[in-house]
Amino acid sequence: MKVCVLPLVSGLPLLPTTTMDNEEILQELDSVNVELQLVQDQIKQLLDRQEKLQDRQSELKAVLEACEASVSPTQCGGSVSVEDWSGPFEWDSRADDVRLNVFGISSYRANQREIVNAVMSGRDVLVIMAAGGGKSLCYQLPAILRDGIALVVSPLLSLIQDQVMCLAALGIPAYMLTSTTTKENEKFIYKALEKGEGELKILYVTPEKISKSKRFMSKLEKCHHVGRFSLIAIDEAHCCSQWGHDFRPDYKNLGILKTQFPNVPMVALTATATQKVQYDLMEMLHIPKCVKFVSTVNRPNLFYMVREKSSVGKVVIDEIAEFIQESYPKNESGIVYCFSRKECEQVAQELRERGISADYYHADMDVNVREKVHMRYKYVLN
Ligand SMILES: Nc1ncnc2c1ncn2[C@@H]1O[C@H](COP(=O)(O)OP(=O)(O)OP(=O)(O)O)[C@@H](O)[C@H]1O
Repeated sequence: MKVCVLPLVSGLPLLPTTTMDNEEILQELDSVNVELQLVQDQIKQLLDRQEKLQDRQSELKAVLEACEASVSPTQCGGSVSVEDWSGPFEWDSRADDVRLNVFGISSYRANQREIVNAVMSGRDVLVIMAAGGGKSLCYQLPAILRDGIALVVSPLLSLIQDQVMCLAALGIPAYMLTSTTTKENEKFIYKALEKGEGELKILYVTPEKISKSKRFMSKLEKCHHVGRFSLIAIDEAHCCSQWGHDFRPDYKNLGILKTQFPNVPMVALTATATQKVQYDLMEMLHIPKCVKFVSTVNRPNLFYMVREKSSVGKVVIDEIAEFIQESYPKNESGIVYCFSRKECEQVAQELRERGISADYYHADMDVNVREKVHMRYKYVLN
């Protein structure tokens, strides 16, 4: 015989409803509703906690496995790759030359060399590295070293513009094919893809281009056919997963790239992927045998401070201005995030009135004006 023991819902006496008058029924209904809500909240909290603990458990197990299997003690710092990708490889000296003389970077950070080597060896790679950790170099360097054109999928126009601007400043032929691309550039890009003519090394697109433009996919096909499709990079790869915090439906279709171009190495990069999200995105991108590199997500240079906010708008702006001027007296640049587009415009205006060189940036702006603000922020501090 099976016995199911359930906790008593509360100390409420469960009276037979036939003996209750209307008022008693209403009273009890109220208490039941309140208690039910409490129970539901607790269940939700427990389920959230359970999910976090399961993610953490898988993460710890994976790192432990890697440490136990690792041949090199340095890999216990976080890399889940158990193969030795540190070299030597035939491209070492060319890679060092481009890193130093094109990117101006004197030495690799943790895992960068290994990731570059894995991509150069033609493997699919998953990179988990903190924001600002140096993920871009991991695909931009192989993109330059390998023959042909590298395709980079990135979710946001602003991120793409930023990357293309930085690469152009380094003299690297990088372009983007988005809604803001001029007809002339579009023609140049399509020709470069199709015929291998023209200088194009790195091409940035949004995921919609892959899922919605048959024309683009057919040009990629041609590029591949003439042996000039060098690698695929999927930036912010956690957007593939519905379990991630930033799911983008068009990222779900990126698996088509691996199906159509199975021998082109794919590198998926993200700063935030729980174990569940990692499995999910490996499945969606069709890279089950990828080499995985996990670097620490600890950022010792970042800290949070919570300050009490005045209820008077003018005082809040005064305090923000004072904070900026006192903390960053040498004209350093920074970002103030606001709740709405309108608030962005207001805050920028009011900071300018207080002598701070500020402008606003949001999705509802003319594309050219927005790009100018971006340029000024990036290259001209005043
Ligand atoms: N090995 C290195 N040594 C010094 N600086 C580096 C190195 N690798 C990258 N950087 C610099 O670190 C900065 C951040 O790099 P990058 O933009 O690639 O980070 P990211 O990991 O892509 O960040 P995000 O997740 O925010 O996109 C850049 O200015 C880059 O030039």
